[in-house]
Amino acid sequence: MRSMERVILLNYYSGVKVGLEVNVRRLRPTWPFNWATWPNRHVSVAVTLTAEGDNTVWWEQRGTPQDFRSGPCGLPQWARPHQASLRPVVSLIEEIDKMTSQNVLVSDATKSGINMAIAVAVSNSALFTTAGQKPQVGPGGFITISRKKLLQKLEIGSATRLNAWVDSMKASSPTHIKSTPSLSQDQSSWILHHPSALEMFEQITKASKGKQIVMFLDYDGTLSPIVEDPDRAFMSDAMRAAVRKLARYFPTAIVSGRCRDKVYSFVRLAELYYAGSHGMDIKGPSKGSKYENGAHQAVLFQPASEFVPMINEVYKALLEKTKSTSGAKVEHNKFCVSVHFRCVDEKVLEIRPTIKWDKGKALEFLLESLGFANCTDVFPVYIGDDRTDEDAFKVLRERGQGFGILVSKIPKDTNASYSLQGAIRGKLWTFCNAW
Ligand SMILES: O=P(O)(O)OC[C@H]1O[C@H](O[C@H]2O[C@H](CO)[C@@H](O)[C@H](O)[C@H]2O)[C@H](O)[C@@H](O)[C@@H]1O
Repeated sequence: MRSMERVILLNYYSGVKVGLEVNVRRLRPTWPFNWATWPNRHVSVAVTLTAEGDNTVWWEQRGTPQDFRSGPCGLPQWARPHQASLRPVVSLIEEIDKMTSQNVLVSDATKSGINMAIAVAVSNSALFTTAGQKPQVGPGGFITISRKKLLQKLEIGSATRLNAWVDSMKASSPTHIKSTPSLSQDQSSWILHHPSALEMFEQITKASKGKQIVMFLDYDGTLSPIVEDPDRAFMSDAMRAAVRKLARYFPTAIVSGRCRDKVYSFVRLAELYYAGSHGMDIKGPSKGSKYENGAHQAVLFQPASEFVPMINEVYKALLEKTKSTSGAKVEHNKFCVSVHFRCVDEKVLEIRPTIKWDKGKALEFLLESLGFANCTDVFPVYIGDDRTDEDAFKVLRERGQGFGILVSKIPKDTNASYSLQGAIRGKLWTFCNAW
């Protein structure tokens, strides 16, 4: 640029302090700067994005002031792609990596859920047998009923409608959908196909260059360790700090199977998007986000609201039927129900409405809500550890945008591109500092 008079405007975008330097070679706006003083006049605008004072990127664009007001926070579309420092992404990934290295009570291999579809309302159901036929109690005081037996025991009265439920459950049984250890690949070939996100960060950085990163994070097993009591799956302060920092730079959403309020009570960051109940309960940030559209974003989408009475009924029935079963715990997740039990093949049964909605659909919905539906310059990153996260990984693969990171210590069949296994740490700061 030739020498020019500069009007420096301050704006914030993605948590990055942005200096708008306006080339006023021919135009001399009044100060303070006001777009309205230049209606329909062409101006050149250069934007400096400065992330924490160490990364500077320039763009220059000609257009009317109106052109420069189309993006969020008054920034034009062309100014959206930026590379704020990727350090927050690295610190979060490192934090997850650190967490997965620690010993946890339940390995992620046993966390996988069974997704049962409920086609009909359930009443008088006998999920577990009567007291005289109680499922066996294992050494740890846990029930030892197998999934097969459990399904057999779903001999529920008022036949037709409930048979439909059982049929749909069988159709979506874990033999088809469970996230299983990959039998086809050993550790080393799996790593070749799903390299560590930490080791591959240079490639990831290159791929995301010039694009708007949007972060999607699963909760259990990703931000918090898997523990025996679901009510005590706390995330560490360090993890919270990493997510908070991330959200300052990039739109960030928590996508969880849990009830949204419950996951919020663990995360406690009002600036995030939350998609609870496997994405069936989506709410925008309630404060502080650069991406929120209103002062207090309300619920954005609840595609399964008509199922609430049915879910309540299922919850009550399950509670009643499992109350004498040691080790069983029923969790009401608002639009779905989880039944936890231990010392069996599967540790949690997840019961949810038969609507075509999952974490992948929630991801797409959120991208659309953020205005990135048809954007080619968006780079969504989804980090998760569970079978239910595969729907989101698959969406990213199909869109050819961004990538998924699977948190797993063992090889699993996955649509994620990268893995996090708690093996590598602290190697990336050098690279990031050099970026
Ligand atoms: O989508 P997510 O955020 O990963 O939630 C999936 C389920 O996570 C929780 O259960 C799992 O974590 C518990 C706490 O560590 C553990 O005790 C349990 O064995 C795991 O299955 C949560 O309790 C469920 O409601 C979620 O559906």
